[in-house]
Amino acid sequence: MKNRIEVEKITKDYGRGRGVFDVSFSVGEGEVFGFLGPNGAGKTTTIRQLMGFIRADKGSIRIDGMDCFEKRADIQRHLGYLPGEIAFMEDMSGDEFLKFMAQMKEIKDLSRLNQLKECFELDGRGKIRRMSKGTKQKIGIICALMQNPEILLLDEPTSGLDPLMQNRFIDILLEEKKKGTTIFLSSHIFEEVERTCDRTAFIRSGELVSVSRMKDIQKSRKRIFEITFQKEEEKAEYLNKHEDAAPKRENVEISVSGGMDGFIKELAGYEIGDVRMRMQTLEEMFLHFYGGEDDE
Ligand SMILES: Nc1ncnc2c1ncn2[C@@H]1O[C@H](COP(=O)(O)OP(=O)(O)OP(=O)(O)O)[C@@H](O)[C@H]1O
Repeated sequence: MKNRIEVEKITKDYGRGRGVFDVSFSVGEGEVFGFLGPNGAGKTTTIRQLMGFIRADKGSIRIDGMDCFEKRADIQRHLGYLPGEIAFMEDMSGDEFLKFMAQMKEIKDLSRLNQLKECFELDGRGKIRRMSKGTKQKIGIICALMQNPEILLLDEPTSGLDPLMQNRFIDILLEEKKKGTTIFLSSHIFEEVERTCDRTAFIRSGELVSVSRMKDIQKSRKRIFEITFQKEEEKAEYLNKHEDAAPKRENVEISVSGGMDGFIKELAGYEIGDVRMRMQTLEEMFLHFYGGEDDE
């Protein structure tokens, strides 16, 4: 698989620990790459360097072998880009703006645009100024997708969308993935990353802390058990014995990785009312990255 996006040791230092530091990753053709991280982690700063809006202080950042800053006009013309904060011409109606953007991008065939409008149930007749955040977001997404780009850069694409529209968007991403579009997507929303991405990078305080395949993440998932003990003293004993067990409502929650045999045999020694099991969510797996500096 050839790489379409290549980021090597880029640093953009805004001072006082803000910015991105020594960040490297690549995104292969047809790959969907998720960029997760808390507020202020450096997601937008990375995307702005990919678009050539700002220049890295150090390192190399290339799309299709072209330097993102030197060749920004070429790159910007060919990419589908959704900014985190969209600057609209607020006095235009949504439809006028979309038409204007299609002209700017020299798109003659408006069928994809109309298909996307329908998919997102966009009523573009009103002035953008009076539209809700979610409706503006839909317009931004349509702009990014309407020219059928081979590469998409999406900065928190579902922010402001209601759950139904978030799902529609995920379906569209999955269609794009089938077509072979290369997608770089920053997000706070674990579900959209989980359902769409092949690999996920996690960034915190400007540094990449992990890059993992979604398949490996799914494999290393723990099982989480919620156990109802019949006897209070047995519940207390179990909690005492297992540091990683925690009370949850009147029950006990514990995560178990690897073999189940020891766990089940131990439970058999107690009087149990109920046991429920679920898989750890992606959010729970990454939660420790969201904590303070003293976390793992
Ligand atoms: N032009 C700038 N000048 C100074 N500091 C900046 C500038 N742009 C971003 N920063 C700082 O760099 C850090 C990274 O910001 P960035 O917008 O990339 O984070 P983010 O991961 O996209 O966060 P969010 O999820 O909140 O959008 C933040 O501390 C931010 O305040």
